[in-house]
Amino acid sequence: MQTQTASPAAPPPTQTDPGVIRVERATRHFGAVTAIEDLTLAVRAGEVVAVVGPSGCGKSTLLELVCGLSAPDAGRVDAGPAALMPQRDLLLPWASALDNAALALRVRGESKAKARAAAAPAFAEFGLAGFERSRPAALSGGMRQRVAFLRTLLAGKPILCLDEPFASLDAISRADMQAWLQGALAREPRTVLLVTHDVEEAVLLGDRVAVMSPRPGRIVAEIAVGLPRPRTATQPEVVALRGRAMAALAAATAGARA
Ligand SMILES: Nc1ncnc2c1ncn2[C@@H]1O[C@H](COP(=O)(O)OP(=O)(O)OP(=O)(O)O)[C@@H](O)[C@H]1O
Repeated sequence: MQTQTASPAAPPPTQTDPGVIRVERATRHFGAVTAIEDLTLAVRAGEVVAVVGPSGCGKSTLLELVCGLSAPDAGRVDAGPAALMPQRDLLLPWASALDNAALALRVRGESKAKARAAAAPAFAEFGLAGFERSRPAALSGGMRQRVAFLRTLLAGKPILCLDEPFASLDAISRADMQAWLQGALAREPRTVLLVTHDVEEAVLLGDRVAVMSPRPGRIVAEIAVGLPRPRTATQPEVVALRGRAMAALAAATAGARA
């Protein structure tokens, strides 16, 4: 008769903070195109990581994996609930700013009245007071971005994936929005994965800048920013870090060509 031995107790499941992102050697193909390959990135809860990289290197693909909109073909992606703010603001043109902002709550099953009541108090804080009933076409680009950001925030997820949130704005609105985002995250910290083409923006907003190689994208350099907020583009430390990040990006691009 076989002796039954008690199997050792399974280790307790690790209590992973829902704000943590772990991407380990992730690869994602689209047909013959390998968008990202062997990409590894770890983000701590509450950390803001800015991702920069050449056009088409797989930045949006990375965000989609983190948000669970697609799965890697190889490797692992572990992340808590994440809300995506896509490249274009994608506001519903026929709905008011308030209803656009409240959309995430409606999707979660809240009544229209409750969703509006939850979204309305944030309008003043987001510089949108008085525009609750305006349609997106009547708002400036910066205001539309703020409505889109508010909608992403109201989804109540611990992780925000922002895909070039300010790319469509002129330089002044962009600087305003960068300052505003620094304030918004100070008030309501979240884990943020911010994709941007703009290395200066990455240094202004990130705790860390992750540099991607050309496609197939991998993280090839990480630069810790470690400066108190708010930061300004003219600060010597910001200028120096911007130079380092630019050099890392140039090296990544040149390395891929060699
Ligand atoms: N759904 C898809 N179907 C087919 N190909 C795709 C899809 N999504 C992305 N790709 C391809 O994968 C590659 C990476 O695209 P992705 O949008 O992730 O790059 P990106 O770095 O965000 O680009 P950009 O800087 O231009 O915004 C590109 O070659 C793109 O054409």
